[in-house]
Amino acid sequence: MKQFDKRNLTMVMDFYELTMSNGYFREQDRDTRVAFDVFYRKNPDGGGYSIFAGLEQIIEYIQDLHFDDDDIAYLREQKIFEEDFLEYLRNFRFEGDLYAFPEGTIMYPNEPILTIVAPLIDAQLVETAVLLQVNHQSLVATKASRIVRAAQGRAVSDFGARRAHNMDAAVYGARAAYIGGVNGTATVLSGEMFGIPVGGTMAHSWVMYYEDEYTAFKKYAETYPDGTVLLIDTYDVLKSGVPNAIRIAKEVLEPMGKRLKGVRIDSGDLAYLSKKTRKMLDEAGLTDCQIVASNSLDEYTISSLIDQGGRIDSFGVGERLITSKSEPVFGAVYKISAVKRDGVYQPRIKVSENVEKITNPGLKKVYRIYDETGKAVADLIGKYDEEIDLTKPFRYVDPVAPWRQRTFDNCTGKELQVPIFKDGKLVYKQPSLEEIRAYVKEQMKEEMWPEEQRFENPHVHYLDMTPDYYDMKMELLYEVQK
Ligand SMILES: Nc1ncnc2c1ncn2[C@@H]1O[C@H](COP(=O)(O)OP(=O)(O)OP(=O)(O)O)[C@@H](O)[C@H]1O
Ligand SMILES: O=P(O)(O)OC[C@H]1O[C@H](OP(=O)(O)OP(=O)(O)O)[C@H](O)[C@@H]1O
Ligand SMILES: O=C(O)c1cccnc1
Repeated sequence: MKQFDKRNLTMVMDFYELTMSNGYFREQDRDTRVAFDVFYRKNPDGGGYSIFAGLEQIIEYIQDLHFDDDDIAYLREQKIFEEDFLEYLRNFRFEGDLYAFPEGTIMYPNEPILTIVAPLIDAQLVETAVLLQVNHQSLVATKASRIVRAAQGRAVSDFGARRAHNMDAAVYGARAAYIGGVNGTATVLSGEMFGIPVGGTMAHSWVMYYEDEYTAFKKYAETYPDGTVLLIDTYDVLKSGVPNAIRIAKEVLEPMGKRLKGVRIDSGDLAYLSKKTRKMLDEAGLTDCQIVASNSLDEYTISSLIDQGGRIDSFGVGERLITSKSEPVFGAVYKISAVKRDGVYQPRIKVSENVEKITNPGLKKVYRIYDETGKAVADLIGKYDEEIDLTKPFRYVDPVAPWRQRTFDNCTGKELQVPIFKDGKLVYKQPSLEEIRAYVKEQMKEEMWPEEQRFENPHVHYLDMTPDYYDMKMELLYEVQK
């Protein structure tokens, strides 16, 4: 196995997870069971949905969670933890339950996408790592999905590693981008680790190393006659790059019985240059030669290039994908929702002036509700032990307009969270990356309304509540205010 994913990442946690855990340990509260929910409040870029990603790395983190001798020694040096707590950490293993949406599930704001029901310290210690995985990979997967949609069926490759916020962001960002729908990556380790198709073209350095563009193209074509993609913008796309590419196709590749696969344009007006390039290639009989475009692209520039009639067959997308530049923070949070006292989970709520920020209390289940055609019409939160019978009209509460009498008629429902860990044991069979990616595609095609996929003012997916759950939340809010 690669050293890269064999690091002990246990200590990737905020210090307060440890100070609180020590406090709970001292209070003899460590065996109290609690529930925490992960949810987020807003889709990036004003979008109508997000894609849940990062679960596999959360599973790996939790399975490997252990403090080694160096970690314990370092914590001892902080001089605030006593030996009995350090000894407890020395033997610590995660013993809780974890439920989550399967990776690749389309998700919406304010619903619990991942829930931990565990002894207090177990639930607290994993907060940082759980959030950072969800926040990073969901962000990039969601951005990738937007970029892929903008490309309207044209291929998109991840070119982002060099602009990523360090190694993990490059390697796991490529994984997330693949989940979101890109066709491949230039990041070799991501190909090796996850089986993502790797590929690429050439850098300007290749063209600049040789004394002239023609020689550079010729050397490349002779080495890779089956997959030559020439970078044509080093000197002048239309006066030099395209004419040299055509000469290579005729003088070098054709005698070998090969065709020129493509050209890449990486600067200038990509719409204008691609149209001119297409015309010149077609006139030379190279109608099958593809045009690749790159240079600070994202869903907005790609949409614009297509609107302008740009003749581009595929896009290489780097910095704005791997950093999700236009909206670089996903903002998922980890909030306590219940504490078990005398055998019963008591709901906990966080009140806020801002209605959106009031948390959803208690142990709960979340369902996706489908109409007769299989389209997802809403998500529904109910109490965890509630029977949801959709065989007859089912009354639900829209928390935005609770006075309205609404029912789901002729609908079916699917529980969204599945068990991942039970008492610290992995009980989930993890899908392959290809399966996760296919699941995203299928939901977008079959289940999600096109209206939710609009870039501007997308339809807001409903998050409804069962009447019992809504009443419980309202009562709790009322009690807390008293
Ligand atoms: N026709 C077009 N419509 C909209 N945006 C475009 C068009 N052509 C290129 N762009 C975008 O405009 C930006 C141009 O950026 P920039 O000025 O850095 O590129 P450049 O002029 O090619 O210079 P460089 O060689 O330094 O990359 C890029 O984000 C590119 O994707
Ligand atoms: O613009 P992005 O979306 O981030 O795509 C990746 C960029 O990385 C490369 O440029 P760079 O100047 O680093 O190297 P080069 O000499 O190969 O062009 C490539 O040519 C793209 O422009
Ligand atoms: O293969 C390419 O063309 C490539 C890869 C990474 C970054 N820029 C370009």
